[in-house]
Amino acid sequence: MTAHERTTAPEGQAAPMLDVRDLRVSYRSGEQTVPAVRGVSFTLDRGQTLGIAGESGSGKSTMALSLLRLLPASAQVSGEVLFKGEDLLTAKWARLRAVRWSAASVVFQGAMSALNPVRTIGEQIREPILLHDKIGQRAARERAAELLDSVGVPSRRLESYPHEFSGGQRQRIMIAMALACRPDLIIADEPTTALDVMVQAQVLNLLGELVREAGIGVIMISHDLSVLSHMCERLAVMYAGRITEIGPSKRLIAEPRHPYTRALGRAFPTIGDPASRLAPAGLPGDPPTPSELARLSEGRGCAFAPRCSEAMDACRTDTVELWPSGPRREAACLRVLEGSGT
Ligand SMILES: Nc1ncnc2c1ncn2[C@@H]1O[C@H](COP(=O)(O)OP(=O)(O)OP(=O)(O)O)[C@@H](O)[C@H]1O
Repeated sequence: MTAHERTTAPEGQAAPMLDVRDLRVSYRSGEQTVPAVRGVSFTLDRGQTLGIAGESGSGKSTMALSLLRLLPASAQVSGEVLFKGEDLLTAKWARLRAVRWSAASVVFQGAMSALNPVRTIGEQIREPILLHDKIGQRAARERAAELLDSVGVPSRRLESYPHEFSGGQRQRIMIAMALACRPDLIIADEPTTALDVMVQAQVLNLLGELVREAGIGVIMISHDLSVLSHMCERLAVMYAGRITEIGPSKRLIAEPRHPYTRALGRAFPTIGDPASRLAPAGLPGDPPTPSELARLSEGRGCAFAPRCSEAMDACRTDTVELWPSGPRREAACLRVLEGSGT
C-alpha cells in the first residue's frame, strides 16, 4: 500500500480540498534529467495549515510551486494535484489562470522581485480583483483599501510604488494581494525569510490571524521548524525530494520518529533565540547532490542513510514508504517500521 492510497478519502467521506498524489518533478539540464521531487503525496482541507520543512535543496519550493504549475519550462511534472476534484496538472491554461489568485494564491519569498516596480501597489492589488471578481473600479478600489488596512499598511499609501515601502511592508502587501480574491488555499514560500526577527514575527502573526479568520488552507515552507510549529497544525519534513515524516507539528518536533527530523530539530535555529541562529548545532554531512540524487532514484535505499547515525545495512538496499508511526502520523524509516512490529 502506498501513502497516497492510504490518504484517499474513504467512501462516503468528502474528498479533501487538495489531494496531491505521487507528485514527481525533474529538471532537464542539457542531456541530464535531475529529480527534485520524487513521489510526494498528501492532503489538505480548508482551514488546515501544513508546514513544509527541510534543508536547502530538499525540493520544498519545487513541490509547492508545481501545485499551481508555476515552474520553469525545464521542469517535467507528473502525478496528480486534485484541487476540489480537478487535476491542476492536466487542466487547460485558461482554467489554471482562473484558479490562480481566485482559488489558490502564492506569497513568494522576496516581495521586491514579485512586485512590479513601475506600478503602484494599488494597481497591483486591484488587478486580480478586477480580473477574477468581475466588480467595478470603484468597488475594487474600496476592497484594495480594506485589504491594505487589514495588513497594517495605511490605505492612503495605495498610490505609492513598491520601493517606497520597507521590506516588512512589502511582504504585508504581498499577503494583501494573496488574500485579494478570498482564496481557499494560500501557498507561502518562506514568506518572511528576508525580514529581521521582530518584523518576521509580526508578519507571521498577521498571516496566521487572517487565514484563521477566513478559514483558508495554507501550505507554508520554511527552514525554521519553530516558525512552522507556531504557524502550522501539521508538518511535513522533506529530504531529497520525498516526505520523510508527516504529522501534527508539535508532536513531530517534541517526539520526532524519523532520525532526519531529530537531526533537523537539533540543527536549526529557533525564532525566539537569536543566539541559536549564529551557532546552529550542525547536521553532519551534506544532502545528496543533484547527480547523486539521479543515481539514487534509479536504485533503492533510503536517501538519508549515508548521514544517518542509526542506519542499518537494510537502509542502504531497501526503500520504505511513509508508514503509520502514531496517531495521524507517518514516517518513512525502516527503524520506525521495525519498532512498530509490522
Ligand atoms: N529552475 C531550476 N532548474 C534546475 N534545477 C532546479 C531549478 N530549481 C530548483 N532546482 C533544483 O531542484 C532541487 C530542489 O530545489 P528547491 O529549490 O525546490 O529546494 P528547496 O528545498 O526549496 O531549497 P531552498 O530552501 O534553498 O529554497 C535542487 O537540487 C535545485 O538545484
